Amino acid sequence: MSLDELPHKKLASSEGIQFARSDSRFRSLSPAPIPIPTAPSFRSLVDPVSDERVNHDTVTSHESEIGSGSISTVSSTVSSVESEKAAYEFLAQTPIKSTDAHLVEFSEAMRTVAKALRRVAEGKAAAQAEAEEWRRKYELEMAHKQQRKIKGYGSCANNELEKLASQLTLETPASDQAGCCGNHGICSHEVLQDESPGPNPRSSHKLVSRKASFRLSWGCNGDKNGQHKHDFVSFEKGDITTAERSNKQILLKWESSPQTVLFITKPNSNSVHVLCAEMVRWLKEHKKINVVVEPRVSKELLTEDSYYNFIQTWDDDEEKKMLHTKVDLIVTLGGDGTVLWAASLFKGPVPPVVAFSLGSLGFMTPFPSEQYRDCLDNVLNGPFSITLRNRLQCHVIRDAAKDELETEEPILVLNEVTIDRGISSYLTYLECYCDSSFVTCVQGDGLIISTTSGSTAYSLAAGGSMVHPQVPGILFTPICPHSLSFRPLILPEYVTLRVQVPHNSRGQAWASFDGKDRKLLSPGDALICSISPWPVPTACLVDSTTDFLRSIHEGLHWNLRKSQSFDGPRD
Ligand SMILES: NC(=O)c1ccc[n+]([C@@H]2O[C@H](COP(=O)([O-])OP(=O)(O)OC[C@H]3O[C@@H](n4cnc5c(N)ncnc54)[C@H](O)[C@@H]3O)[C@@H](O)[C@H]2O)c1
Ligand SMILES: Nc1ncnc2c1ncn2[C@@H]1O[C@H](COP(=O)(O)OP(=O)(O)OP(=O)(O)O)[C@@H](O)[C@H]1O
Repeated sequence: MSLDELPHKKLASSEGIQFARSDSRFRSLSPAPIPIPTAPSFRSLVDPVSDERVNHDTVTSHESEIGSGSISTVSSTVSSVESEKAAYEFLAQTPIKSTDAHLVEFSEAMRTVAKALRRVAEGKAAAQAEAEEWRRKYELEMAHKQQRKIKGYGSCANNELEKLASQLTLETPASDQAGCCGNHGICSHEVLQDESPGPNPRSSHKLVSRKASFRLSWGCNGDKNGQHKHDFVSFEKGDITTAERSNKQILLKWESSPQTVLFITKPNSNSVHVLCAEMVRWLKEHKKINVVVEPRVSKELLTEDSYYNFIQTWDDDEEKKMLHTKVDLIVTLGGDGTVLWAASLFKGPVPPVVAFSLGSLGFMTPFPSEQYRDCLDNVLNGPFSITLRNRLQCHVIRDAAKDELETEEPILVLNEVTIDRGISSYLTYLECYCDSSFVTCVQGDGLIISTTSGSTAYSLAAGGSMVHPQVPGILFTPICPHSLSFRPLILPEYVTLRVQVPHNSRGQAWASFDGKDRKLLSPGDALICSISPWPVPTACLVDSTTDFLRSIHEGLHWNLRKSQSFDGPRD
């Protein structure tokens, strides 16, 4: 039998090469005699015609063995050793080495091509997002210009422009808010009406339309003297000094009496329902306040007693959108989830929130429900401290969206937006940019982009720091990152963050907003977040800092430890 007729001779592919080699190693480790010598398979590795370097002696000895058909331990071992030697000699020769080298070169080239393709895809996504942001900036600028023009003609509103202004995220409202109510502080007419989103305020049969005005001023160390805010940085005489801190206590003082209170209550709770009915009655009888409740609560109260005929509610989304133009104060009865729910009803400005605690933790609910009369008295008379809680405005931009019109409505969150892997078993793979700078790639269970108010919620559970709610910042907290060095970050409040699911991500990701409204993010989709110009003003029981510290002590039992005993040495 000639070598070329042997069964393995056609194994000339790279797969064949690997198979033949491992076959040889396996054989050399085997203690038992091998009935059919495998050396011919090595022979088959090279072209029998062109290769001149084959060891013919070795091959001949195998040929004779096969020809005799005898299986002798000695002869097979000897021939095996010889054939193995031949094989190793053979392997050391250049054709195989060069085949290996070519394969390595080829796979490296493929990797380079894949990298280049990915960079192109990323570049395209980044350019799209950047173009999108510039367009927004341009439109915001135009909107402000138009608004200024319109105000000059004595009109306060313009539907389209207001809608635009409410959707744009990249800039905070103009700081020169000296207007109808004087030159200092912030006037509610401007915050709550002039820049309101949606259509013009219009009268509604269901809801009262007059709104109380108030003024915000910056207090000093809790001193309620109405001291005004000065420039944060002064350049006098060429020296840079920080003249005033930005996060002074903020006081709210009514300029006319509040008339309308909106109640937002936790559902499915009898104690909340009973308290709500009692508070509504008290406000009506003792304070002559108009009360607005959610449609569900309206039904419940009316079913119970026709006495509650005076309460108002809304019928449709259009009326709901106009709530901020009618409501002076929001009262929430429940836990933190109820405050989040109340905030989510307002896509633009939010009236001050007085949160009564009827939940288990109550980080944002400082008012004790048992003392509601005193608490409401104080708030309705004013002045009272508020915490201005920033919200994040989040836009989902789909890869398939051809232009801005196809992007989805922005979502405002008070706590955080979470991007996680949902039910996917793959690591989330997220590319993160801050303005136009690359931040990092998240590989892990996900990422939390949190406000400072949300710093004590999910972000805290994922290892983020607790931050006072009036610190102007955005928290960037990974969830179970698969990297030892991925520590949480806190970024300044003026940045815009973009989280992109890259095209080469193995799986999809899910975004959820204050723990609700999950949205699927497919490869190529992006989420853009920046601080919204519409914060949630929450009334403080004492002041912002005292309330925050009380919450971390009483709610989270922060750093609670038994004190060490000190009984002193014996005299
Ligand atoms: N592992 C976690 O800690 C985890 C997981 C998912 C969601 N959450 C949080 O739950 C929030 C939704 O709240 P919910 O009441 O609708 O859901 P829920 O009923 O599941 O309550 C979540 C818990 O988080 C607390 N909480 C909410 N906001 C807080 C805040 N700003 N500071 C401190 N604690 C806060 C609530 O008091 C409640 O005890 C999400 O925004 C998210 O922050 C936390
Ligand atoms: N007015 C509302 N309508 C619909 N859902 C609401 C409303 N208020 C609260 N919720 C939801 O009810 C759930 C529970 O509310 P909340 O967190 O206030 O109560 P809790 O769980 O008793 O308080 P805590 O979280 O402090 O224990 C939350 O998921 C919240 O989103």
